[in-house]
Amino acid sequence: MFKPLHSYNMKRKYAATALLFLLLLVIVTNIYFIYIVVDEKTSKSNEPAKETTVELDRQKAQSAKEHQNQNFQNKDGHKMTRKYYKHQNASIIAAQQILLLTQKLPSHYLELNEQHREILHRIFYDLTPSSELSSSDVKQLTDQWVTNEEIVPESAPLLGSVLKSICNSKILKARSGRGLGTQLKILLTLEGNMTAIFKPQWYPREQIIEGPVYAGKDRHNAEVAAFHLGLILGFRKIPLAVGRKINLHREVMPVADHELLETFHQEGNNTCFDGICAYCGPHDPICAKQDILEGSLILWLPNKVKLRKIRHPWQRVYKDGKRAKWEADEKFCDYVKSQDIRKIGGLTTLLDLVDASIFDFLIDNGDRHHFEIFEKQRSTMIVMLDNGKSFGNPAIDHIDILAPLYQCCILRRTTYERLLLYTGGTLSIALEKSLQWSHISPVLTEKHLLALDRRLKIILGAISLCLQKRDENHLPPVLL
Ligand SMILES: Nc1ncnc2c1ncn2[C@@H]1O[C@H](COP(=O)(O)OP(=O)(O)OP(=O)(O)O)[C@@H](O)[C@H]1O
Ligand SMILES: [Mn+2]
Repeated sequence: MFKPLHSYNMKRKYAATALLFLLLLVIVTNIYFIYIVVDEKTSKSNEPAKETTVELDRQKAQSAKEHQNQNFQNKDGHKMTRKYYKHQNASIIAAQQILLLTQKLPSHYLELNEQHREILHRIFYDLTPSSELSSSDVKQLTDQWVTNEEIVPESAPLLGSVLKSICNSKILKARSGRGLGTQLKILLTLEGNMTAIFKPQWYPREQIIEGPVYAGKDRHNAEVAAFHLGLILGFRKIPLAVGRKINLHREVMPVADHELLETFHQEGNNTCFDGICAYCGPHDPICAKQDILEGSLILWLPNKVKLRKIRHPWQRVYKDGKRAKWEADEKFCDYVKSQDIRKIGGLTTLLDLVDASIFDFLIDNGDRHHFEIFEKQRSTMIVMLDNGKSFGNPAIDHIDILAPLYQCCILRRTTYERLLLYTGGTLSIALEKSLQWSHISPVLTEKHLLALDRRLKIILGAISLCLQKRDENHLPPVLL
């Protein structure tokens, strides 16, 4: 018996609908996570993102509204509710769009720009030690340098001499950095009434820090590299940082206070100490090679400056499987504009946060949970303090660090122009050269240096995305 023709047609229709449904399901469940693992063999010529493979974290790009509340008590004992979001669709979609545009950058974003030579020449001139300075001169000069707009001026011919002097100055007192952040550090008083933080070396240069962007301990060399990169890019809002090898037995123990000294002990031939901090303890001492411990010295800001700590609007939630609002909501910048930022410096603060996000993306610092500004002064400048969690993994680009840039789509023209000076692979060369003066040179491995050139292209991809979006939607300009 033949079945009637319409019954066949019906079956075909059902089959086609089922197939379509299956196809849709596959597409929806294949939205990719943002970690970009780059082929470690990236060549010196630094081919654009061709070699970039995108590693997927299977997540559905679901509604940004999906969240859960968690109640907690803040430091003052007030009951607070924080919303955690399950998905990070805004970050994922933006990262995909940015990567696409990074592969199609216009030629002036890729070619070498000769104009960088002039600026670098001046910076290298400043970095060259020229005269012997007394410690009190150094203190006076570095205090004078700090204004409401910067920590080191664009022209600082004595910078190299100052850095050298900080490296050589005598340590008069050593205290635990108790109450100063969570990581192990020593607070040093140097001759000339200078104060500096000492962050010790935990890792060899080539060690890759695996895990989330904020994983691991502080990297002492990251502080030094960040300071130098700040000079090159015109972000002169970073406290002076130098590498220094310290003899614990001779230079620290005799001047350490009781509390710090009690945490010192010997492990074989090596002098070790536990320090005093949130994560410090006998389970995790830091050990010198015999008596010599490498670290970075970060010069304390002048006494006239008091810092005010403010929660970063694009702060991470530091909890597995939980996301912040900014990761879920592509319109998060509108929220920031209407809330937090107005109480500080408005647009200036937003532009500072965008600058900081560009800088942090380059150095791979995903741990800027707070930012600090000068209190009781009319300045709203964001001080780029604490760059220790940077340069962890040269093979990964955490594009979501750029969220302030691609969500607000505004950028200082001066920052844009500075970035364009270092296209064509010159950023890595510039930083490598400027770090040659460091006392702990080589400060960064070649892989970390090359990552800068790759990340610069991704920043230009993000800027391209903003320019494109603004054009399409007839919005105000990106560059301010
Ligand atoms: N150069 C400096 N001048 C003035 N204050 C400083 C300086 N460096 C650090 N501080 C103060 O000490 C605090 C802790 O320093 P830092 O952020 O480097 O430590 P941390 O252990 O990494 O902190 P966290 O665990 O919060 O990330 C800063 O928030 C700042 O208030
Ligand atoms: Mn920190």
